[in-house]
Amino acid sequence: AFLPGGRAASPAASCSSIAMSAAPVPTLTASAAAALDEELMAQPGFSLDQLMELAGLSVAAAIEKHFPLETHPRVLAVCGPGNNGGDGLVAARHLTHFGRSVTVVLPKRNTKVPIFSNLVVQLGALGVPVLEQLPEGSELPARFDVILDAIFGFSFAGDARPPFDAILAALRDSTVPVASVDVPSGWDVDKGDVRGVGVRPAVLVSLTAPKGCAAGFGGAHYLGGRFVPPGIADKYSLRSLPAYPGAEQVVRLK
Ligand SMILES: NC(=O)C1=CN([C@@H]2O[C@H](COP(=O)(O)OP(=O)(O)OC[C@H]3O[C@@H](n4cnc5c(N)ncnc54)[C@H](OP(=O)(O)O)[C@@H]3O)[C@@H](O)[C@H]2O)[C@H](O)CC1
Ligand SMILES: [K+]
Repeated sequence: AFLPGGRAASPAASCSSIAMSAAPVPTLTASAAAALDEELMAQPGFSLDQLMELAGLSVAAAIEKHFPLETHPRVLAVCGPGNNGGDGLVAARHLTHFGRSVTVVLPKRNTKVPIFSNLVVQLGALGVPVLEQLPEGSELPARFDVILDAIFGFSFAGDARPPFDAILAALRDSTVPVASVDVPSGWDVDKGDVRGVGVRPAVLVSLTAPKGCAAGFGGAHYLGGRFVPPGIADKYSLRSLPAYPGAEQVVRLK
């Protein structure tokens, strides 16, 4: 059972950070995910910075669990213009502190919200390169061991516009394993990769709760974003999500 206080629901869940649940997991539609997000900020009074920091930390924790530092030291974090991209910038900072060599691609800077420029300054202070363009697709396998897809999350709709259309195509064709934040970029949030143009991640880190598109995802699936209070979990029927063991920021779903 979902226990926001952090206690594990069963001995099986408490003994391992990669405990997996056999029960079907509840999902959120794109509109419910956006409403829940608003509600977290309105009622419990979370700031966007708080949620993004915890979301990005979860993503970094999942990468840390799934891709050993020894074999996957070089991370390319591709970040979009919205909050999914912000999660990617936060994850890039944590991964750098975890000892990875991180490069960020940020094609479209969000100048409307100060959080984003602060995150870029923080990355600069750590010596993380922030590029405007994706390196040539053919260069990716020689330069990077894992790609973090933080391009689009639950507010993506329609066909990807330039320059993101070409970036999605390059990541889709790449042999470098991709880890997607919340939603595999280019996928319909509720229906999945119905257009056949999205990234093909090896790992998905769902935040708060999986979105509908996760039903068609066959790779390693983690849940992060450990900030949902019980009232909101009840309202969105999320109580049956598995518990986070101990102090873990992620729990593996599949
Ligand atoms: N509670 C939580 O789980 C939290 C999740 N977080 C993360 O936030 C994202 C959702 O963030 P949001 O800013 O609402 O949206 P996105 O990042 O998905 O995308 C918005 C930007 O994408 C552009 N966009 C949309 N569609 C297209 C398209 N077809 N082509 C190009 N660009 C597109 C959009 O541009 P507009 O011009 O349309 O405005 C936006 O710039 C969620 O998934 C989580 O990752 C939070 O970090 C905290 C809490
Ligand atoms: K994404």
